[in-house]
Amino acid sequence: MLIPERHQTTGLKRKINTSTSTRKKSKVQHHSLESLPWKSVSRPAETGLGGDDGILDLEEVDDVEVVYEQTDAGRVVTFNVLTAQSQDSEQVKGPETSPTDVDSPDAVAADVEDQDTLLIEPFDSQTLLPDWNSYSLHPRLLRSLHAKQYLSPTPIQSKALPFAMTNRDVVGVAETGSGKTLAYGLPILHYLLSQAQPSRKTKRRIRALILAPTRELALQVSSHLNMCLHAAEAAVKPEAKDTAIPDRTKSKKHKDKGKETENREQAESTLATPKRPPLVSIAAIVGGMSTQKQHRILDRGVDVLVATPGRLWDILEDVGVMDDDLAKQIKSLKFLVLDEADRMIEAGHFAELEHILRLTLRRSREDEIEPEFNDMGDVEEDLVEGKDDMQTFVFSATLSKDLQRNVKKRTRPKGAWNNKNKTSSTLDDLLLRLDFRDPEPEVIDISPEGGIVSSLKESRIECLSAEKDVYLYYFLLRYPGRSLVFLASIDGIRRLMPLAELLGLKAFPLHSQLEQRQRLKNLDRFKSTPNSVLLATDIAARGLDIPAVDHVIHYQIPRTADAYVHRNGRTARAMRRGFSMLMCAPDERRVVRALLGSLGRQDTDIPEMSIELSLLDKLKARVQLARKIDSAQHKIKKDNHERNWVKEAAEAMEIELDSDFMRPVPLRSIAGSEDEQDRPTKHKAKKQNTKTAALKAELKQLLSQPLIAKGISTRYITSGSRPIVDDLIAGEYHEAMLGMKKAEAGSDLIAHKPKTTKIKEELEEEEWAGIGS
Ligand SMILES: Nc1ncnc2c1ncn2[C@@H]1O[C@H](COP(=O)(O)OP(=O)(O)OP(=O)(O)O)[C@@H](O)[C@H]1O
Repeated sequence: MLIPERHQTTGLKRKINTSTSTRKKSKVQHHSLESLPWKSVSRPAETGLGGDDGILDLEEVDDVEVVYEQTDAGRVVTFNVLTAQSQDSEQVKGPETSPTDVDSPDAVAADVEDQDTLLIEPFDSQTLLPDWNSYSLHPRLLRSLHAKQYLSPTPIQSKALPFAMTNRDVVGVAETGSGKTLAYGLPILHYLLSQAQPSRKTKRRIRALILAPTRELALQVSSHLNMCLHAAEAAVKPEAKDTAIPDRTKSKKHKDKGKETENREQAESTLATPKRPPLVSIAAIVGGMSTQKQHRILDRGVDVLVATPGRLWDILEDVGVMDDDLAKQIKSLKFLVLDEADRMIEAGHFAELEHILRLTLRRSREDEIEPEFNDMGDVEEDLVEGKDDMQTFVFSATLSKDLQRNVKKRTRPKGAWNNKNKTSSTLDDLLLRLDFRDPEPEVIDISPEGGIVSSLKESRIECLSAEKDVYLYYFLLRYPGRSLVFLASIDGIRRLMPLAELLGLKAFPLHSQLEQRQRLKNLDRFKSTPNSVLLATDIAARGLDIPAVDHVIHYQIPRTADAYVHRNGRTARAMRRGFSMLMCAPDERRVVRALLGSLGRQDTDIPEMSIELSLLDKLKARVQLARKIDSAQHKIKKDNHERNWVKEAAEAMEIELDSDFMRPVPLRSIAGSEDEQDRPTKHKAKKQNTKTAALKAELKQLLSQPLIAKGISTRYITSGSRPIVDDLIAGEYHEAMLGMKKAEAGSDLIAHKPKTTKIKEELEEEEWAGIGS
């Protein structure tokens, strides 16, 4: 029997599988749902729970007996967790005993049993992965790398691993999408796997803390590291899986009943084999997650915690009281990682980050701090001081050269923590406050000149701000693919979304005012929809590893040179090709120049895109119509909202509204004899609706018309100034734009021609006009 339950606050869905098995079981009574051994459920697409259900996570618990008791205090419900008696008694005692659950949405446990299988299966890493051989990685990791076909380390991985694997601190700077996560992740997992205690009896302590600036990045990092533990199992055990979960459709066809029973018994015994705690558990704690869930993660114990500084600090200092146990765990870390460190300062996490980092200081450094500044709340006197062997990894695609030099030279001012400006505001300050244990942290900078990845093609379009919608629409139609469009504000996204919808584009928004699960859902939809558009603010600029983003479009220019580099980094990842387009209005040109200047480049280094102007005009008509519809719809919504508000307010105050307010439309008003202004609201609304419907029909008609470039004859395909017959035969014709060849965005660029002085002067004037306007 299944008892489904929905946790509204968390977007978490759970089901309790009550036991029907006749095996001899022992019972452990639980009084709260929270203490049950929940485990995350994978949601394959075929179950219909593939993520489009708006649920952040799905959890289930097996073998639970739900008992209702009538007591003096009323009806009480308790839960008996049934456990096979043969099972290791450790399994039912506490947090560690829960089967394979690491309580992360994507957490997949690497249990001891799998570990055994993995080690028994022959795997010749010398032959299969010669390029990874010199790092002596744990066999489980090697298998995963092979399963993922990561046949050789990326440059940042091959440079960082020798240091990171030998207790050194590493500051790594490498281009976007170059595999930095595994550059620090592999050494951590290697260490933890090598130290793993299969029959541990105590709660695990956090040994690696990875801080990331955004929720999405934190979840992605935890998922990426979990993949590293899990990929090997998937590759090694397909037959084992077949046995464990018998395919009922296949067994129906099975003629030999005896054989089927044997198979099933074998499978059941495999299923009944007790699952043991994971060797290494990785979990993420981010904003938007329910407090119960994050407490459960921490109560159970986790080896690798990936967190956003804001949320971690919230938990550490819940209602002003320090969580001593968690603080102690952070004080005894073996690994501290700052991923996208520079972004963490931009994201306004500086204070929280600073507080967390302070916990990782060694006593010798702590003593340098003024007593009042050292007051971290109710921290016990006997706190474990920051461990001497902690390794620190700082990774980003953009870290200033000055900063790298400072870290290398250790020119940290003595008593940096005692700075009277207690909250410093730059990354330099932050890094100088890190207590690297390594006297000389290894700084590896292999970022490309100007921050631009070699497999990326850049371009720009110069147009007026008001024309950006049309140019964007042109681009999206002309170059189908997955396009990530960056805007400077949430309002901009809210304005573009309905336009995109009306024009038939598959667009999804991503910004900080969306609920967490909505953000993840939109990301998932973008990932799984070919030819889709993600309209995003800069929360999507850093670290997100969305596979196959074909184009990055800077609809509004980035605020900083780093933002330009990181936004571009969402495409052209892992040596794939990518394309970026900067839309630059006259009043933005100056900023763009300065921005590129700080990367040692000129705006003229970026070629312009060629545009088929005859098509652009046709698209203009569509966009204008869509805007009209949008503003009409907006007006209807606004009127309805106001009417409802007045109605609700009147009801609340028990006032009767004037009957005209909701009066049915009188005939004479329909006939048009009444003054427009005096007509009842309902009639106005009806009129607006009709107008909008007419506009929509007009747009529908426009959208259905083929877009034909100038000089194309559709009647005589061999004639016209641009005969299209050859393209049609070769199958190279553009499906949405007749007369255009199918092409990649990067193939339509115009090489820069130096401008004559006269044109230059005109442009300068236009710029100033732009600023004025
Ligand atoms: N050795 C490898 N071989 C092939 N692909 C790899 C390897 N290591 C990582 N990858 C893949 O490269 C992609 C980018 O990795 P990752 O997200 O770690 O990049 P990053 O450098 O952190 O990027 P960003 O700076 O944008 O955060 C991922 O999809 C990852 O799976």
